[in-house]
Amino acid sequence: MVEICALSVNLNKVALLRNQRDLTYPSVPGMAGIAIKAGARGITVHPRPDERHIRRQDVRDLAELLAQERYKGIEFNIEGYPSDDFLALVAEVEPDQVTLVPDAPDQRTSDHGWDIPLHEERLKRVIAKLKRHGSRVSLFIDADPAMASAARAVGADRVELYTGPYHHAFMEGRAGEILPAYRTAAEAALAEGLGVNAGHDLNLDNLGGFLTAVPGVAEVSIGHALTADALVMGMDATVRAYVDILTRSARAAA
Ligand SMILES: CC(=O)[C@@H](O)[C@H](O)COP(=O)(O)O
Ligand SMILES: NCC(=O)COP(=O)(O)O
Repeated sequence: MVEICALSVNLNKVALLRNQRDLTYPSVPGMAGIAIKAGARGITVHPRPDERHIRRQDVRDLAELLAQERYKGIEFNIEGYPSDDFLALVAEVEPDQVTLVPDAPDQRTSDHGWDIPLHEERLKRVIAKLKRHGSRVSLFIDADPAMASAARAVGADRVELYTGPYHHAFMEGRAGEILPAYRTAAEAALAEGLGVNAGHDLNLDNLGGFLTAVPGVAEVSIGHALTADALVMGMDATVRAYVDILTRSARAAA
């Protein structure tokens, strides 16, 4: 059976648009429902301390939605820096996956992976607690095989490869120069028994090339470009377009 990489739709930018008025639309849970019906196998949110987009209540509302029997098997992935507030929110909803990201509170967006050895003891403690509460734990890392090995040592289940640099190289016609590093990092993670996720600035143009070059990616989380595409094509057609790429990539690799 062909393993198709799962699409987890990041709803940060739906929430960002909603927050511009004291209104309830575009609806975060509503967009989640459309995305899932169109073939998304997960929903991702990244609640930031300033609640610039995803609010704490969005996390609670999505957890309640995805607990419904009709969404059995759809994964909830919460990303963020392991602050006390973030960990308290995660403990409330106990998502399927927590992706720990080394972002400062005022960071405009995520733009680097963990230096795991520098934070080894704290990551070990946090990861052990999250796993005790039943969440799979993924660490956001750069395309560095050493970080893949370090992730195993602190108890992570997966790594998420930060694909921002891939996007920029792709835009400059240099994808071939950078993809070997992602392949090596993915292979190192798989050799450690870790799952491999990927995300940040993936889009309809660069996704296929990444999956062709990098083996064993279990999940891609995509939000910014996907939301922009949905403004043009609608959420249903957009998710179907991304899922089609994932399906074609899996069949080509089989
Ligand atoms: C970790 C990562 O690359 C994304 O998950 C992150 O959610 C992007 O955050 P913004 O949507 O706030 O840019
Ligand atoms: N982890 C990546 C993610 O959830 C979405 O990143 P982006 O597609 O908004 O850049």
